[in-house]
Amino acid sequence: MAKSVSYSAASTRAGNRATASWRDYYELTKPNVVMLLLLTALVGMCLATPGWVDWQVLVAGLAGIGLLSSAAAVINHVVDHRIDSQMARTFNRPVAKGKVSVAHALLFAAVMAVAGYAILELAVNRLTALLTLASLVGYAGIYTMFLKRATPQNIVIGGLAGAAPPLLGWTAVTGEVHPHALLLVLIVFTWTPPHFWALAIHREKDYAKAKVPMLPVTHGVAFTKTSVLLYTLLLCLVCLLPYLVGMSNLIYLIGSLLLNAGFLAYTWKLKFAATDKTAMQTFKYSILHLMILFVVLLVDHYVPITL
Ligand code: HEM
Ligand SMILES: CC(C)=CCC/C(C)=C/CC/C(C)=C/COP(=O)(O)OP(=O)(O)O
Repeated sequence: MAKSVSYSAASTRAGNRATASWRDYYELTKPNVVMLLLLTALVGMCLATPGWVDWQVLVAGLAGIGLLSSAAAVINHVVDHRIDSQMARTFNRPVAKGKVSVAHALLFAAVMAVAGYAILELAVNRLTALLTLASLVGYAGIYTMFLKRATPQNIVIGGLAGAAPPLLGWTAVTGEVHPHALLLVLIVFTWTPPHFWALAIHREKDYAKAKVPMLPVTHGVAFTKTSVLLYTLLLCLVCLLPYLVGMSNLIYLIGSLLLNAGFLAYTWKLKFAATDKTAMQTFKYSILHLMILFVVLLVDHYVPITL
């Protein structure tokens, strides 16, 4: 009951403006998402070289990629504040609620974007700076402004921006695009649909209410569950590639097989034996899955056990 009142952004915007704190600005950056993006970037850096990554490249690369990703997240909050104010999951966000004004949020994003680009351009290399900027445009511009409102394939296409960080980490170290880096991108790209659609199934009514054409809204929950299962099967195959091309070794093979078996079990249950909780459990597992998968890639790189 209280929530439906709070969804009215107009009634709260003016009243709450004075209460903005550093926590609101921190929340705007989607810190947990950016942390995981940075983990994938770090692994891209480490896998790019057999030795240790130069610490200056590591620090500057992660700072630049982190700042541009955070800026993209803030722009997403600004562009989406009307949609966000209509959904139970997001109505309390700082811009949707009016705690941070659009102008202040945009200034915050601009400062981070300029700082992030400058760090990458001056302390890393131009290729990484341009690719990271392209990812920001891909997520904040193409996905958020257009695709999200236009097609249920929004997150499949838009997922490319979120999948870029391993490549960004790799180019930060070598200055070149390498097929192995593209394999890491492919893993995150294939992981994104089951990650997001599991949540979208749980939040289907929210998206329908806000008129966002997410797959469960346009094609129904049953079709989305099938898509989640099929993308997870595809992910299982894609995850074999680093081993098959000789990029990774036994620790990775065993680790990824176990993690993917868990993901398949969740998505199978989601399709054929779901309870009210299964979609959210699958979503939460997806985050753990990607995090551990990239840690396993890292361990495997420094402890290369072969048959
Ligand atoms: C187009 C691609 C993606 C879409 C549409 C998407 C969508 C979402 C949504 C809607 C949430 C819930 C956010 C919330 O309630 O605060 C979420 C959470 C999350 N996503 Fe994604 N995601 C995408 C890609 C990624 C990528 C590439 C990563 C990391 C590599 C990632 C990591 C996370 C994490 C860590 C959370 C949990 C955030 C928290 O608990 O605060 N996502 N995602
Ligand atoms: C520079 C670079 C690497 C940019 C990538 C930036 C980035 C933050 C990618 C993560 C993707 C993500 C959280 C999508 C959710 O958006 P949504 O609008 O569908 O979800 P929401 O409703 O929770 O806001």
